[in-house]
Amino acid sequence: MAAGKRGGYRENEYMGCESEVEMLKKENGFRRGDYERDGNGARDYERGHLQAQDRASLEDMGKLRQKDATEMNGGYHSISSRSDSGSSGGERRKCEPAVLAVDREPGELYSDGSDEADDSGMLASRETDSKNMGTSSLLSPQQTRKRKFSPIVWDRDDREINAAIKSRSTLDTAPIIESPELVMSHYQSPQPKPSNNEKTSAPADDGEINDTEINLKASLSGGELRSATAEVPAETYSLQHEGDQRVNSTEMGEVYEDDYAPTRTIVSSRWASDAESPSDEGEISDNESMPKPRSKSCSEHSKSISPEIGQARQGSETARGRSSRSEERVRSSSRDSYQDNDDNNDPMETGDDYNRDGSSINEPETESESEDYPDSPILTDPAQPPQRSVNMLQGCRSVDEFERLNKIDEGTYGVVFRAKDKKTGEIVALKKVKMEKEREGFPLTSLREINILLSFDHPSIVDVKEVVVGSNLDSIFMVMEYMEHDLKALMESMKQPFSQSEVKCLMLQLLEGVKYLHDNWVLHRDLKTSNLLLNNRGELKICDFGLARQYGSPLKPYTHLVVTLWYRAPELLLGAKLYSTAIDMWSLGCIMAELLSKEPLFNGKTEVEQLDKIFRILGTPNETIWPGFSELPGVKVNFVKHKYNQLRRKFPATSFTGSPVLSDAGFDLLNRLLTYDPDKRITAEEALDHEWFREVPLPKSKEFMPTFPAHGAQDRRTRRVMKSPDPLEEQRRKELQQGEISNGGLFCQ
Ligand SMILES: Nc1ncnc2c1ncn2[C@@H]1O[C@H](COP(=O)(O)OP(=O)(O)OP(=O)(O)O)[C@@H](O)[C@H]1O
Repeated sequence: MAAGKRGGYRENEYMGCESEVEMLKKENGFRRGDYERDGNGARDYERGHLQAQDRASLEDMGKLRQKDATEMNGGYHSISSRSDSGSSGGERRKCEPAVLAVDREPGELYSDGSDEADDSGMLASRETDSKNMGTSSLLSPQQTRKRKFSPIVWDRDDREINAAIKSRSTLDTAPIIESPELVMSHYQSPQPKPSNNEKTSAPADDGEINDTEINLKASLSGGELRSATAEVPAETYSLQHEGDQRVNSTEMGEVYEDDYAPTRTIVSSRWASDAESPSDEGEISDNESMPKPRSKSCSEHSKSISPEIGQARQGSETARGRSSRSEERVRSSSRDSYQDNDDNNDPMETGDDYNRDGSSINEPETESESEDYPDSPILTDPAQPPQRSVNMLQGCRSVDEFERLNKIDEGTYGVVFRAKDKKTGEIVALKKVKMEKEREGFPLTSLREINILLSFDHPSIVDVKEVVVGSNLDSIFMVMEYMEHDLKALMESMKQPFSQSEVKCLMLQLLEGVKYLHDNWVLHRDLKTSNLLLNNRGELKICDFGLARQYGSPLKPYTHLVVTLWYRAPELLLGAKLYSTAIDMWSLGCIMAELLSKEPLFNGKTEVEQLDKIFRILGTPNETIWPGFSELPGVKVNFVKHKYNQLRRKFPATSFTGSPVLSDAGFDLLNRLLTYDPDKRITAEEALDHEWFREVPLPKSKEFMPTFPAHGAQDRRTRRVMKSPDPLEEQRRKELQQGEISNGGLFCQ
């Protein structure tokens, strides 16, 4: 599964000396069609695809489709976390006895693993035979963390949509169903995990979908979802795709999974509003199924979900064994604090009591919004409350049960608050899903994020405890563990960059989290320092899964407009649609460099400038060092040929000028992460086993990581001096870029 690690930097160092490559391509610039199709940016672009799913989901009275995390995610083994650490030290990786204790920085691991390293969990305490063991077979079943359960409804087939539409008027006025039936469908077929080297062509253009559909039915009765097992033949489900037009063929004959366009008419949601959204109305991406998330009740009762279900499986092979289909009835409870629809006293919504900073945090979402869709053939009385969401969310607690303390940050698709659980006093982070831009329903990005985060359970991935709803039941909050910092804001407040041993500690945790994602067939697609949270226990956690998505084998084309510009891999910048885990690894290279230097490595303002900055530092790639480079859609101009890799100058082995020092091993890892050819780029698993983590200075133990004052009451974003461009912001420059590229732009000699 892993990409070959043939190394990249040596090639990079001497790149450009080899053969001249024909750079002028058949295509003219980044194809206009691509940008137009991408509309308002990756998130908006992707969001549209799920809106229909969401509509379908929300409209489905009492039917929740759920996915089986066992099938989708099963088999992951994390390196023992802090909570796991007491179980079996022998199963943790231990350091090789390579250094004297005297060489340690405070908090570093002893090479014999005799001190805090034992409890460091994610740190690079490795057994000498860890290479043989790999990184994913270290936990006993008892140590393996349980998966969580997602309440989110993902996909539905036409018939169910139509049925829901037909019965809509009845359903809208129907009482809340006491025993909803959970139905899950549209799973991807079990697939072997592709390696980075496995570049498969796009699916055949016959519209064949690799998904199977699995209906999991669990009857909710007496407040419990009882599980059972049922094998469901894949053929059954593939039949249900008949009639689905789920892919669009482009003029190039390519098929993009992200572009599925439904033929069906989709009911508008009550949030349907403006005409700003791209014309993706009715789009349904049946492939938007997440990698086997299990359901998790969104209520606090979800925490009482039977622990015997949702166990992560052992061994990578098992992890990939996604073919098992089971029907599970999970324990749940009906919501006992259900909020009446007429309630309009949500302090999070109004901000009356909570907007201590005086900021307006919400735009009221009124019932009259649905009046914006007088032509909707489906909408019923616009004054009707969002009954469908009521049904989906009826198990959720109300956000009223939290006291808002302050706004932490406001991102593109969510506002994050620090809040306190009134019952327990626990400080949490509440991410409110922004709805105001949605005209078709619940945002795709948010559904994906909720689904992934509820189904994943890993010490390096931010924990979403539950989902709560606003009093109007049309706003949703993710309740997350509160993390004092994000690395972006933190570094901006630091006078000195992290030390090497601290960077190692952070990178190990980051790599573990990314390995977990990739092992579970998920690409994050927006790894950057502001999406890496750090608490004052030295724990790093990945957040913001709004752009994350499942991938599979064979690879399918997705939009290349993902990943914040500074962290975006060259293949994406050059328009590649078939991409895989390597894009996340490139981001990790950028992050590693930023952690070492406290400055972003490539801080371009446009895609063209971004490429230029990369080429200036790493050398201009060519067909020799990156086979297939010349065929990429964006490679159509004569790039300025920078012959040498200058990265070492930025990170010398020794420095008297204040440049961040990096050992040869560290430089090797950085180069492997920043290798041009995605097939040669190092994988998370390989990186975890890199020599850099075993040499002095050893990774600092989490317990000895420096602590920083938590600016809990401050909005992090306003404190940020520099902010990397968001993919959305790039859209505004698209037209200019088009002209730049077609004219040769910065790359013309
Ligand atoms: N669990 C958490 N604890 C503390 N702070 C958090 C938490 N989750 C997110 N944040 C803060 O909120 C910021 C925005 O969160 P997030 O990235 O999830 O939202 P977003 O709307 O997707 O943002 P963006 O537009 O940057 O992608 C983060 O950079 C971080 O500073």
